[in-house]
Amino acid sequence: MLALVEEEGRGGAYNKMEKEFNSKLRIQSNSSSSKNINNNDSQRSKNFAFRAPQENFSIQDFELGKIHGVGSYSKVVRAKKKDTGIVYALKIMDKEFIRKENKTGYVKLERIVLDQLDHPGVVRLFFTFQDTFSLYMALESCEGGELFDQITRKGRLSEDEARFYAAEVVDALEYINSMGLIHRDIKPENLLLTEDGHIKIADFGSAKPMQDCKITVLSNATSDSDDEACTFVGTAAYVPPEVLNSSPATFGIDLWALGCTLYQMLSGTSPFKDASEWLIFQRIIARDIRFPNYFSAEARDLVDKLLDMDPSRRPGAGPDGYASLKSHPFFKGIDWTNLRAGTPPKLALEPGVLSSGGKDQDSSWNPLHFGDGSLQTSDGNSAAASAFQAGSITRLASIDSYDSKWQQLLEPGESVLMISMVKKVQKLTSKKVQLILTNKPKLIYVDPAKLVVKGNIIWSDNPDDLSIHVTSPSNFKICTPKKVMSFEDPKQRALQWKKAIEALQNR
Ligand SMILES: Nc1ncnc2c1ncn2[C@@H]1O[C@H](COP(=O)(O)OP(=O)(O)OP(=O)(O)O)[C@@H](O)[C@H]1O
Repeated sequence: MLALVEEEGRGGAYNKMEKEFNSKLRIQSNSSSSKNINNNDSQRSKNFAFRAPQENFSIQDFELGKIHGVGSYSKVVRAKKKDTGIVYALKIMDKEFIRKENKTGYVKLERIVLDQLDHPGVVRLFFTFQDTFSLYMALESCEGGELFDQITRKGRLSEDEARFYAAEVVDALEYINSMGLIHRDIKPENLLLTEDGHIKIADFGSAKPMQDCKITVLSNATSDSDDEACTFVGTAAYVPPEVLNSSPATFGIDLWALGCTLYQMLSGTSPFKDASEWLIFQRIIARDIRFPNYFSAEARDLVDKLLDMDPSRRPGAGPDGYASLKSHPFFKGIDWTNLRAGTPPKLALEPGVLSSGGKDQDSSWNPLHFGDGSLQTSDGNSAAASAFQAGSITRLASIDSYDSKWQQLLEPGESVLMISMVKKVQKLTSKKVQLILTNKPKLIYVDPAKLVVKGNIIWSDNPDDLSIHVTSPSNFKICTPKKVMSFEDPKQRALQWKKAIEALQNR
């Protein structure tokens, strides 16, 4: 597969994927009521067969807004279609990066799975398009952000709040599992919130179709290459013991992750938190859980049962399906038939933001555009443009420059290449700072509340004078001859930081 992708070069893999989709869908349309669809009219058959069609749009058709989030192989940006005014969350993936990181199967899988899922608790895919460098998925925009941020901003959630979110996750998971799919990456970062605060499950790149799967999945659309390579799929802190023991995957994987997520909502941290992945795994295998004494008996019992070492004993995994989970005393009072009509918990807003969503930021949307190499800025900003050409990592990271709030800290013509809210860890304390890498190049950390630069790390292209050492998915050290600074990125982008800085040193 990889050899084939290499031969085809940039964009070839995705074009091939679309061809495969088409041929598969032609088979479907021949055997269904679509006889009047001309097989030669590929665009029409595409549009007919996919619920979310592949369109011929370009990035210039959208006004880009704030960055919703950054994943391991994508950036998700708020984007308003200029002609319709409809706002989407545009998931942007760099083709070269996906090919190099061998993530083609994930992208195919997510595209085809999201196309076929239809549930109010699952993020909706509306259409896709592509250009020379990037693939784009136009998703329903979840303006309330991640559940992860709600937990962080509130410290921890009340039992009523946690019950509301957990019930909506259970309802969506019941649907996903009933379609014969295991999500495999349930965690607060992948549980998004609508503007009014309802849950939408996102990120289906790690999903696993089971034997009786009701979703049409192409054989090479899979996240299983990591299974074969003996690396686990998912996120360390939410992985169940059976995955670490290489036992066959079951729906119990999602139930364990639900247990971890409920614990995190109620306590503020995941149950198996530790300094490294290895230590986390030791805790999981030893089932080393400590319950805070403020958990109610019902909450404690439900988490305890979901975190059963035997996946078949977790509530929801038995012969009566999700009925035993939904009838657990923790969910007493939940109206499962009218769930989405319930009033969601009040959203805690980002510090410094006066109202929710990205609407207020529309007027300050950065006019920088990208796609197809025809990068333009309204002011002919060539510095930003050259940053895009400095390699795929840098180009991917460059999308962060859309958050205009940070521009006031930069010089004219300077643009942000990568940015994260991280913890600057010192011996006894740790402080939240915004770490920013610019195209100057410049590496600074900023007090996010006061918008004041707290440190400027002296840049050097020479790795002897500036180097990044990754110690875990979240932790990295920035080393200069005079200082070693330790950072923790809660979104586990330590390696991305290293790659972005090194890409710039080697530009
Ligand atoms: N539809 C959406 N609306 C709003 N924000 C979104 C949406 N989809 C994704 N995001 C944000 O973007 C982030 C990255 O998206 P996603 O998890 O799909 O990317 P990924 O590259 O698949 O990431 P991962 O590293 O988790 O596999 C999410 O954690 C979330 O903050």
